[in-house]
Amino acid sequence: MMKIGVLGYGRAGKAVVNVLSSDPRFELRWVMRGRAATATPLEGLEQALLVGLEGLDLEQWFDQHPVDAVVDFSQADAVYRYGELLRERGIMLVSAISAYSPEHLEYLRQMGQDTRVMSSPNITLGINFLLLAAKMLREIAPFADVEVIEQHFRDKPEVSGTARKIAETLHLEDDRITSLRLGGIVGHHEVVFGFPHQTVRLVHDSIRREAFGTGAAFALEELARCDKGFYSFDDLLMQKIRHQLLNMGG
Ligand SMILES: NC(=O)C1=CN([C@@H]2O[C@H](COP(=O)(O)OP(=O)(O)OC[C@H]3O[C@@H](n4cnc5c(N)ncnc54)[C@H](OP(=O)(O)O)[C@@H]3O)[C@@H](O)[C@H]2O)C=CC1
Ligand SMILES: O=C(O)C1=N[C@H](C(=O)O)C[C@H](O)C1
Repeated sequence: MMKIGVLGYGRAGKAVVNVLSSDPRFELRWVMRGRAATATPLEGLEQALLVGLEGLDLEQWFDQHPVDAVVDFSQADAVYRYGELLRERGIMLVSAISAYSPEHLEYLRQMGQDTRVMSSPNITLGINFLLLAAKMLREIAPFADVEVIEQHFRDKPEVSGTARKIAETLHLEDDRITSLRLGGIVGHHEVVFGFPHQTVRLVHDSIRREAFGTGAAFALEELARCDKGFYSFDDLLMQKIRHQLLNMGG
């Protein structure tokens, strides 16, 4: 059973903890939040501890509470605090942080020299399938007009990392992204292809944040099959598809 630690216990982290703690493939050992908090059993999940990063001796924590993998739903700079500890110990990292800078991403790639790292601004199977479909249509019909729409809960500060990845994949400028902030929307992404006589819309909705938990579980299982390196979610998706095709081949 894979021992895991989760960073971040906010909107997404809470849902991800619920999913991973009830998955028999994993043993949730601890959850870490940012603000100072003495280690206490997680309510309803007594086998796991909730602890605060502030004021914590992180090296001692990892020594006393070893894990095989860390799942990050906290914030971009957190990786600079724990990255070297994961490299030294060869602990896998599944990072779902959506707003990494190029510098963060370069650091994550360097971590891949010593351990297995997966970073994805959207860790749902659905979005990564939509990305593959959108990329195919863009290559078939480069003449079509294309726009990206993303909708999230009212307090989300930045343009979604998913929308930016979609725009980058389709060779669009970021000004082709329309962002709406409404109520409690978990995550809506839409790619609209405008042809002269027809319109194609590729749409994905994250209905509940548990979708990110099932995506994290998929990523953990697939990343465990990889060698050291830096991977995207679609790298793992393609690995899974190849693995299935080989098995079908007998
Ligand atoms: N890839 C994907 O599919 C998804 C990505 N995300 C991303 O996950 C991140 C979190 O989103 P959300 O849950 O809405 O944010 P919240 O603000 O609700 O939660 C952030 C959590 O991270 C904790 N935290 C902050 N800094 C640290 C740190 N250095 N170490 C450990 N924990 C820390 C906070 O603790 P405290 O409250 O104590 O400060 C809080 O528990 C965002 O980047 C978001 O874009 C979200 C959903 C899906
Ligand atoms: O902040 C969120 O919640 C989400 N962020 C990700 C993003 O910025 O793309 C993914 C998902 O849509 C939810």
